[in-house]
Amino acid sequence: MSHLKDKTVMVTGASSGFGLACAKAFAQKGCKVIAAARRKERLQDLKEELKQELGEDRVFVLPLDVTSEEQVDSMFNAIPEEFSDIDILVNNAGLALGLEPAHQADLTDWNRMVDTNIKGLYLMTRKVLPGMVERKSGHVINIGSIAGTYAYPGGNAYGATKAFVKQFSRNLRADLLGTQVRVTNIEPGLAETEFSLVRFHGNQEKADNIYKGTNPLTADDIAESVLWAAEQPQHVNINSIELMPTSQTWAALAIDKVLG
Ligand SMILES: NC(=O)C1=CN([C@@H]2O[C@H](COP(=O)(O)OP(=O)(O)OC[C@H]3O[C@@H](n4cnc5c(N)ncnc54)[C@H](OP(=O)(O)O)[C@@H]3O)[C@@H](O)[C@H]2O)C=CC1
Ligand SMILES: O=CCS(=O)(=O)O
Repeated sequence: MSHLKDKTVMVTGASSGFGLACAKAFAQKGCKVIAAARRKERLQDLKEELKQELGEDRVFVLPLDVTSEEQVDSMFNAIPEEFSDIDILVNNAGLALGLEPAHQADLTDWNRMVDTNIKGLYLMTRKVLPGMVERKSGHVINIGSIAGTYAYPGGNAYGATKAFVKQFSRNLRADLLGTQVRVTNIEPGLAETEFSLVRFHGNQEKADNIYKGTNPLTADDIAESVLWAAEQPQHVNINSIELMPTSQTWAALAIDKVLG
């Protein structure tokens, strides 16, 4: 039996993609899951689906906008006591918006990425961490990206937010020395979810084109990595996992040949 049984796991962005797959995977392992996101109806569907599948209700639905300091600050008022000792926090809520070069990018997009991927992630962490430290037990699993390590055209602010996730994860490890609280940064490459639909502001054709013929990663692939990191024995801290589809690799460095 998995040692995850009866652990409480909070997953942000549980209404779609990686977060949805993680919420399902943890519930199937016998965890209690706090499923958080803005789209409450989707979370309610997830709760019902898992109830049917597992024969018991293991999901608490938490409507939450991670960019709202007020909502994050008051979230424990809404969480029932049996879910309040969070053992694992999966900081997954996030998004990319736009793929234009920096000089043409929309500042509103940049602000939203910073608010969600950086501020949302640190607000959640700051809120949940004290309980973990007090209990001398816990695991923060952040969803970073290969975009936080490798530059690509149009990656500008999005990649920079994920570089924050990488370094914040490392610095958390430094701060948490001696507390038994673990930190992992999962860094996926191309994965087919609603990510590109969001990035292209609802343009389905553009989104589909990103994945066409690529055999991309799936949300379940990411959930499996998250679960694997969480299932390691207490003395093992997986610092990071970088994964890409086999069809993706690094581009060559670009050179602009300006001379004759
Ligand atoms: N797909 C990919 O190729 C990759 C994605 N990632 C990262 O993985 C994470 C998940 O993305 P993915 O599953 O692909 O994309 P999806 O668009 O499928 O899912 C994103 C999730 O984030 C939630 N979310 C967005 N903004 C907020 C907010 N303000 N408050 C609460 N929840 C929010 C959405 O829920 P709702 O709208 O209901 O609030 C949704 O559940 C992101 O951090 C993304 O950057 C990393 C590497 C690769
Ligand atoms: O984070 C997502 C992966 S990519 O689209 O930036 O390569």
